[in-house]
Amino acid sequence: MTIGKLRLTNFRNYASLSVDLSPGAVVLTGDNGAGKTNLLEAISLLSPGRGLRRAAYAEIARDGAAGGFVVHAHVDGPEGEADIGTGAGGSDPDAEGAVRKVRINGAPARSADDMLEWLRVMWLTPAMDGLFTGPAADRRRFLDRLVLTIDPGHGRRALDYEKAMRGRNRLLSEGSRNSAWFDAIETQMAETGAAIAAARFEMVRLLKAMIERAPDTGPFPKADVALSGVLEAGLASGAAVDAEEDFRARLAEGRERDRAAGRTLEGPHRSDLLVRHRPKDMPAELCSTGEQKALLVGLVLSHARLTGELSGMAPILLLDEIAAHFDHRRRAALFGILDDLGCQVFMTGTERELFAAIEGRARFLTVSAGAVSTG
Ligand SMILES: Nc1ncnc2c1ncn2[C@@H]1O[C@H](COP(=O)(O)OP(=O)(O)OP(=O)(O)O)[C@@H](O)[C@H]1O
Repeated sequence: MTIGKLRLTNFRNYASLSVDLSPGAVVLTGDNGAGKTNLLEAISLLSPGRGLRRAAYAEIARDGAAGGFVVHAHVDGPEGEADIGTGAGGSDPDAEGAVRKVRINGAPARSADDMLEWLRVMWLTPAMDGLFTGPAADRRRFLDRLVLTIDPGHGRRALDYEKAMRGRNRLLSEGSRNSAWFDAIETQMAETGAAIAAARFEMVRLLKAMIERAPDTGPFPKADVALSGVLEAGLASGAAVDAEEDFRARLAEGRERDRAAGRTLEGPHRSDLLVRHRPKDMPAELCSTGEQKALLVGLVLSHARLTGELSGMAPILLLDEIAAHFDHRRRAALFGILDDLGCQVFMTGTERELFAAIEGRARFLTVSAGAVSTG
């Protein structure tokens, strides 16, 4: 799948932009603050969620533009061509909320998930550099994004679980002992929670298998991936447990403990993605900064291969300031793997020389103060 044309209106430092794109590598170069990451952020909003910065929509609208922002793309997907438009912010009452309007071929989409029929977008940004050492919530979000690009129903499950858990947490913090309410909410949490754990478990299983049979990944070390969490442990044990029923029982048993804490202490909202550097047999968080970056890039590349195989759609990759992290040898390896994957990949950097190895086979765009020119 490919974005052929991108149009932005009042998107951060872009008042109005219309740019023709091409399959394969697209390189965006320009000074600091020119608008390179903003452009990647716009593309990231062509998938469900809040995009690669997780910004409030009102913050994205250019200088607080009253009409909000619009991102519009003409895409070429497995089902043919489509026009996808999305926007929010400004004076829109939903500006601060999670609601974003999406139109596909001019018709309002049922939900942002509908964009996944056309595009699967995955990204790596400098903000993810501390993924292995930072909070588990960031790794869960990363993992859920990996799942979502392969299993479009995952976003809905996560929202339903969050909603039910907020309800249970409210009861807990109020000190409620209304068993009927707890029973009803815990049934919903068990259903959605077990489905979330199963989807994550399946993702990790597929990713492990892909890493296992991947060709030599050059300077990007192979990773061992696993999950921690009460539900995941049951799935990993291989025992024939009914994860939903097991989780429902755990929630009911944990009411006193959770009431004391004022919140739900067990469930997929506490799980973690565990990553190890396989050649060194070392937890990722103990590896050097460069090794962590190489591991993360390797994971995303394996996942891109997996997405392509399973969905029939090579995903779109957004690699923000990745090239600058690597030496000449690693950059050449990265470009080679990206070529093999056949993804449309957007890469940013302040210096064009970083991409010298792909001069002639990438589209180069120069970004300057919210404008984009070719060459
Ligand atoms: N809502 C907004 N309205 C107008 N300008 C904005 C808005 N949000 C951000 N900006 C501007 O966008 C610019 C940042 O662009 P961006 O982060 O894309 O830069 P970049 O080219 O990736 O730079 P770097 O190389 O430093 O990462 C800043 O000048 C910032 O002031």
